[in-house]
Amino acid sequence: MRIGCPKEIKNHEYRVGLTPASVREFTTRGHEVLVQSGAGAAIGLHDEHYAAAGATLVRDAADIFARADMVVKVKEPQPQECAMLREGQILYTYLHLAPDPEQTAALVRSGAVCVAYETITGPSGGLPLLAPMSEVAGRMSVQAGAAHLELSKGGMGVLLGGVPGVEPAHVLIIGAGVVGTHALQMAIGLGARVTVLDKNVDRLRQLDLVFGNRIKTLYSSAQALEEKVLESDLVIGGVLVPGAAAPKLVTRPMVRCMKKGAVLVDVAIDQGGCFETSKATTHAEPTYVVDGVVHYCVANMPGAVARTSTFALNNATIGHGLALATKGWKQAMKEDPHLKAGLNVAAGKVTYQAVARDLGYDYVAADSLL
Ligand SMILES: NC(=O)C1=CN([C@@H]2O[C@H](COP(=O)(O)OP(=O)(O)OC[C@H]3O[C@@H](n4cnc5c(N)ncnc54)[C@H](O)[C@@H]3O)[C@@H](O)[C@H]2O)C=CC1
Ligand SMILES: CC(=O)C(=O)O
Ligand SMILES: [Mg+2]
Repeated sequence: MRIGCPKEIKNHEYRVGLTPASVREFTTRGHEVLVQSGAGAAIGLHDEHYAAAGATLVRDAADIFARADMVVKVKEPQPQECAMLREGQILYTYLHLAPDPEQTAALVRSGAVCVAYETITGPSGGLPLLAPMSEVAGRMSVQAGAAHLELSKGGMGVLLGGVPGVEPAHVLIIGAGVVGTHALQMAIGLGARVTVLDKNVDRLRQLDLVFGNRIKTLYSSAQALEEKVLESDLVIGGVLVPGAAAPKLVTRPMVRCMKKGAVLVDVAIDQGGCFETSKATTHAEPTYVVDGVVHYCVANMPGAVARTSTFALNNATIGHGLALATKGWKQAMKEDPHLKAGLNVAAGKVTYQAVARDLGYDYVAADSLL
């Protein structure tokens, strides 16, 4: 198969879909790999490294989209990329379709086979191609929150860990999954007082066993949320209903009653966000203020630490990428239900139930296309 890896074009996105090591995995199995010149340059992955791994360097993204049987990316295709997709071509990347009707319509129109990293499941549960980026974003959420609590960034001027004789900040983490767990590790490491909320009491039990009384865990009822949001200095949103638009758990009236200069970090923004007042921002302009509360809603947080993120992502994506290239998408998905769970759009149909429901498409089961 001919695999193509274009340079990412989203704002301040320096990750790359394939590392030279991943290219080598494809080329040693007889596949051809096209990489856009300069795709990894910002993170020290240079054209000569790709050439040494057996890739052909190509100047324009348009050439890659025109020639590749499978396009491997990081972020959801931007409008000019959607326009270059064609019928039957495999797109293997993050998609986050539920909050993005324009992208979904473009992918449906394209007739391409669109496999979303974030809905591929794992044999022991979870979402193994989302997990590494959630680890990165969870850890970053505390760094971003701590920085924006500084007065010069619009925050209330509070140090997360306090100092001897002055109490530490209150951090509330909504969602005790991968983002939540990595956020809480950083927050307790910095000495903050941390409360974690989830609907899944088993997750809270597991965290309690590991972290004991260094954290408080709470069942995520509307009442608990409201009480905790009001006393918090930093609130981190890391909830997920796989593939679906995020539930709006923190309402505008709650935000209005929060402390002035408090900070919200909505990591779940790529699925539409879990604060009613959230709208996606970019690394160039990461925050805005509503009712005196700083909102950080960057939809590609791991792009800021693109070198770490690219290696972590490739570790998780290479296995299924090789299966798609070697077996073709239909056979690979017939053999592996976890990979099949990644199929969101194919042949002009929406094949992921939560996306079809949230955006009003007829749902067509992936099985009927294999
Ligand atoms: N902004 C960015 O750059 C990035 C965003 N993300 C996003 O972060 C979000 C979280 O991802 P993960 O931690 O990997 O998911 P996860 O599936 O590991 O954890 C999500 C948690 O949310 C909980 N949850 C669901 N509904 C809830 C509710 N009503 N109240 C409280 N908890 C609830 C679930 O029980 C689960 O424990 C996803 O939307 C993901 O796409 C991930 C990486 C980067
Ligand atoms: C998961 C995601 O949206 C990201 O890594 O950018
Ligand atoms: Mg999007």
